[in-house]
Amino acid sequence: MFLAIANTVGTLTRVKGEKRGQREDAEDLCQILTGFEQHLNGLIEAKQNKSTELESANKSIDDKILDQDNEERACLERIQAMKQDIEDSARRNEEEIKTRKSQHLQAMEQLKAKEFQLKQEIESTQANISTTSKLLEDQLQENLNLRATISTQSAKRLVLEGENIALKQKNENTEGTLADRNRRIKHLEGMIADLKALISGLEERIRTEETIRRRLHNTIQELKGNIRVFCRVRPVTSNEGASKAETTTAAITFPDPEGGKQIEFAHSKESARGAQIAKSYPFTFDRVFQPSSTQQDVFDEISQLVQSALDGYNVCIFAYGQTGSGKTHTMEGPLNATQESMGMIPRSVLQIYENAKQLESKGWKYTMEGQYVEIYNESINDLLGNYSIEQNKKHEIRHGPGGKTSITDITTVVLTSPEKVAALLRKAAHNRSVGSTQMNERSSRSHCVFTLRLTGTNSVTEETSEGVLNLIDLAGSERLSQSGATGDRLRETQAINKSLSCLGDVIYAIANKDAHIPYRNSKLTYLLQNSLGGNSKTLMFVNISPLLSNFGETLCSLRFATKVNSCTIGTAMIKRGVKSIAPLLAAIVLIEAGMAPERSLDYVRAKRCGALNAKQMKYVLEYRCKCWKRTGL
Ligand SMILES: Nc1ncnc2c1ncn2[C@@H]1O[C@H](COP(=O)(O)OP(=O)(O)OP(=O)(O)O)[C@@H](O)[C@H]1O
Repeated sequence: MFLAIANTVGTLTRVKGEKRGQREDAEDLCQILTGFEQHLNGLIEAKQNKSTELESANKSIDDKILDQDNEERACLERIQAMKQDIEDSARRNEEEIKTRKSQHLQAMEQLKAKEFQLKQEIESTQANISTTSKLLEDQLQENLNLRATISTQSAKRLVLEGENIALKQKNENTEGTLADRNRRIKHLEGMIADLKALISGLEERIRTEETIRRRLHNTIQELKGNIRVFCRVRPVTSNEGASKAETTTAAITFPDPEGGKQIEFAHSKESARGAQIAKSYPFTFDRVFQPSSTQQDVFDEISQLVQSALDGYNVCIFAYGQTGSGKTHTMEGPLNATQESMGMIPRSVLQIYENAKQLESKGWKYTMEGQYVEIYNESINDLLGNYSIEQNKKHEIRHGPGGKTSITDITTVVLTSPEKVAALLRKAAHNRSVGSTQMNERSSRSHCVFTLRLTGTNSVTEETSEGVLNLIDLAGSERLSQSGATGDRLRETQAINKSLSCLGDVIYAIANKDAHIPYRNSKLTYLLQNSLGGNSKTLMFVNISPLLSNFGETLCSLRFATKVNSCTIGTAMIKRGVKSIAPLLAAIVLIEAGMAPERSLDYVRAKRCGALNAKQMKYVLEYRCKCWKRTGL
């Protein structure tokens, strides 16, 4: 490369030298020509001076001059041609110089580019070298760090080795503790298994005891009598009191406030001679509630009966009494009732809900269906239907197999929450036929029957139960003369009194064990046919007014109630399905008493006729085995 550059430079120097020589030659020529020109000019001047002198010789001289001029012109022309040549040569030289210069410049540029490239290569090589050296430095630093780390790690390793030895020691100790704990866990698992067995045994026992409780509960109810009568005296109300006659209360006493079973009226009668004869009218019922008794006091006494419906019995609770004596208040409570003032129907349903929930833990599951009808003028109205459509509907009472009563075309509501019950009661209250009589401004002129059908199944013991709770708000029982009714009201009162007396007839006929029970004589008794017989529990509230002016009606009501109270209506029976567990219960009771169930006549009889199913048999045998294990018998 450098050699090429040197050659080029040498060539350039040589060309320059040649050019310089040619230029010097041209300059010398020019100087000669200029000197020659000056000399000629001097000659011309001398000739012109001599012309005057030499006028004669002018012609020849002129010729000479002309020749000289021609010569001069030729010389000038030669000079011009030489000048032209010199200029051409100089132009050519310049062009060549230019070409050479541009070639030189190109070569220079190429060289510069090459140089730049070389510089860049050098720079990148230098950069590479610096990067490599940096890397080397880093590596060295890293090496140093690694060495430092290795030394730290070795120190740490020493510490860890020490710790490892300590941990090994600790591990040995922990393994010992773990073995101890495993032994304890095994022991605890054994305990848990025992406890689980105990719990399942206890659960089984709870279920058994629930069955026993039902049996005992029924026995208690039987002992109390399957038809019971509660008397309730209402207080004087705030809307009474316009006249003295309206507020004067009868002379009522409660001779046994503790026992709460007696009520006595003192009344003086005028004799034929005009003398006042004092007379007392004592009555005894299963329970007497004074005017101060609260709804809760009353419900406490009937809650056991309500429970029976859940246990699979047919239960009927009536409210009987003259108009305005407090029947609706007792059964339903006042309009917009509160927690304290709500009546027996909402309380019963709430209790049933709560008890059904509790029984779920004992394997029972219940479905509840509600119906609400009114019997008005011996025709049935659906209180849960559309009242305007209801007017034209005819409902028939049907008694099916297994003592199941149904009404055709009636609304049945599946009750899944207390709120649904509240809504049902509101609808019924709205639909209820309310008329007005002289006796009570909000007098109900119809019998209202609320029916709650409770169907229970126990998946564990395979028991089933089907109970019906009827809560009946009877229409007012006042006599025609007292009511002052005429026209439609008269017909209503007659229908009411007829059905009430039919109710009495049915109860007496059942008590007398008559061959024929006149259920069909009224819609009310026909509807309640399966809830009034020997297979049911009946309670009658006789509601009475405290007013002296109502004394006659009160006496009538109390006499009717006494008659009912004197009736004994058979023994209530649980519906089919539940009946079959009686031998099972007997066997369990015997086992509990430490006797072999085979000695129970019931059990033997049941086994023989196959009343115990395979699961129940297994249950009794397992129970017996457990008892043997427990008692060592
Ligand atoms: N125990 C009571 N405590 C407070 N008020 C009562 C009680 N019993 C009844 N009453 C009031 O007495 C009035 C008449 O009661 P209720 O309407 O219950 O009588 P009834 O026997 O149902 O009448 P009817 O046969 O016309 O339906 C109502 O204003 C009611 O609030």
